[in-house]
Amino acid sequence: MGYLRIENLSKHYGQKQALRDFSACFTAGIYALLGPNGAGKSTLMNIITRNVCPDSGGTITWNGTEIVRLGTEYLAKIGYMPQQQGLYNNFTAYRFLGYMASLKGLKRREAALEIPRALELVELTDVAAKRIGGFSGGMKQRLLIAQAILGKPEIVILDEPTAGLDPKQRVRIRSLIQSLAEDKIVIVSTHIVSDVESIADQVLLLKDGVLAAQGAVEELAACLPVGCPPTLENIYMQYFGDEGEAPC
Ligand SMILES: Nc1ncnc2c1ncn2[C@@H]1O[C@H](COP(=O)(O)OP(=O)(O)OP(=O)(O)O)[C@@H](O)[C@H]1O
Repeated sequence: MGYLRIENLSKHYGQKQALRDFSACFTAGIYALLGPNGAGKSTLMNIITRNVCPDSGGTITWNGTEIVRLGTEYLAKIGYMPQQQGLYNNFTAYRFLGYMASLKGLKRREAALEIPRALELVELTDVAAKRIGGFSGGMKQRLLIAQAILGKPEIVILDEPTAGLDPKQRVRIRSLIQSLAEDKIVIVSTHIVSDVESIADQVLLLKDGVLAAQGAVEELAACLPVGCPPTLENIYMQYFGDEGEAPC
């Protein structure tokens, strides 16, 4: 299992600085990127997946080699579920995954093994031949996770995988994420604290493009006032609450 190291990464969109001097190192486990709207979560994920170019100066390395030098070898290690996604409503789940597998460059024989494996993992085997247009929001999200894990990527990036889902579906996605992470780096962005509180090995709190804190929930709880319950919600309020909105 490899490691992904990010050092001093920044990103400007015109005058707007979306990410400031971000550094972190990721090994196998679940990393929750937490922060309010506009904190820079998607920007960071888009940079890691090479969909967006960072400002010059920072580096991203995979096992010590700069990812720009690894080229497609690096991209093959990435599974990505973007935040905004169009699904092909007329496609069946199986056909959609077949299409995604071909975009990822999987060989036909490999795809024939990988698609059933991914469908099984996200519990969509029974509806593989059904059109996506008839799927619930939760089923669509699970299908998008399935496409992200085709080809057994070592780094899985999920941008708000529970957006718009009801609590029952959110719990389902949460257990699914947990089952993925045994031998992978899984980076999940969300602003829903309860989605990651019990599953994240590390929480990264992003505020205005700055990594305000990183650690396990228990470690981050050290910042709370004495007597304040050590929950991620309280930690979130401590960092992101408005003035006078102390967590306890
Ligand atoms: N393509 C772009 N052009 C201009 N500004 C952008 C662009 N993408 C992001 N931004 C700005 O950069 C900042 C960070 O945005 P980003 O989407 O990374 O935040 P986020 O934490 O993912 O937010 P959300 O939770 O709403 O998705 C925001 O102020 C956003 O308006």
